[in-house]
Amino acid sequence: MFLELKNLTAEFNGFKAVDKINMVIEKGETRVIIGPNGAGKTTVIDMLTGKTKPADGEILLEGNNLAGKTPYEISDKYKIGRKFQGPNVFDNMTVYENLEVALSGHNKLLQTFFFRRTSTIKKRIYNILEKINLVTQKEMLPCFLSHGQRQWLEMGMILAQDPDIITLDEPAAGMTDDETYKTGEMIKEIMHDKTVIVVEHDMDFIKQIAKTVTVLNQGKILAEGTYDEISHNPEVIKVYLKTDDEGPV
Ligand SMILES: Nc1ncnc2c1ncn2[C@@H]1O[C@H](COP(=O)(O)OP(=O)(O)OP(=O)(O)O)[C@@H](O)[C@H]1O
Repeated sequence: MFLELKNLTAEFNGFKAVDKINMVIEKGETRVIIGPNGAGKTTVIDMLTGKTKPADGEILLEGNNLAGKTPYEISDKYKIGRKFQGPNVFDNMTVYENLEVALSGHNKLLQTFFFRRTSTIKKRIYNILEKINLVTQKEMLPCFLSHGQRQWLEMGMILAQDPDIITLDEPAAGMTDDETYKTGEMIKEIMHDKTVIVVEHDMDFIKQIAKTVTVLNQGKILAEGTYDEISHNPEVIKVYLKTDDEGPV
């Protein structure tokens, strides 16, 4: 078993934001977590990445319990990367330089050669630029990129760190339909050898990328299954999927 959440619980001042959830995620899988506002989705990612200490339960990665470990240890030793909602890029550096920093910061050996810009580093950066569709924008400052392009840059920065597991919190938020579709294709293509855990609301996007969808509601798992199973599940429709034109809340 690759990643297993066992009775995982988060508590804030006695309030159980996540209440004894159990999940198994296979290596290489893209798992989407959905649910109404306040369901506990971000808190699950916070526990997985070390930001929030679980009140109870285990996070087993190939048998190692990560519950309560520091964010640094989780990203550095256990290779779990995180993309937050909204871009976190260096605004005074070009697209290329942002990738360079991401690459050097998480690899001690490369760090030594950072300023030499070895051909290996250059090749790796170009490879990522191609994957995230930003080759022609490589000398631009992030402020001149569209919202979607800035998100892609951040995905590239996470890829540069070469994690085994990538968590993405609402990667399509605020994107145009075209950017959303391209982001879905990007996730499928560039992250096919990664385990990806995505929190998302956009159902078309979820349909595009997900193999299995987990539905959270009030800190508990309401349902789990394929997109088709989930989108036809009466309980899920009742608590999350609206039948009017507005879509999920
Ligand atoms: N640090 C915190 N302190 C107190 N309460 C918190 C904290 N973090 C989250 N909560 C509460 O835990 C519950 C779950 O929050 P969480 O952000 O995980 O939900 P979510 O499903 O990601 O919602 P959204 O879709 O709105 O982002 C909410 O009621 C929230 O107010």
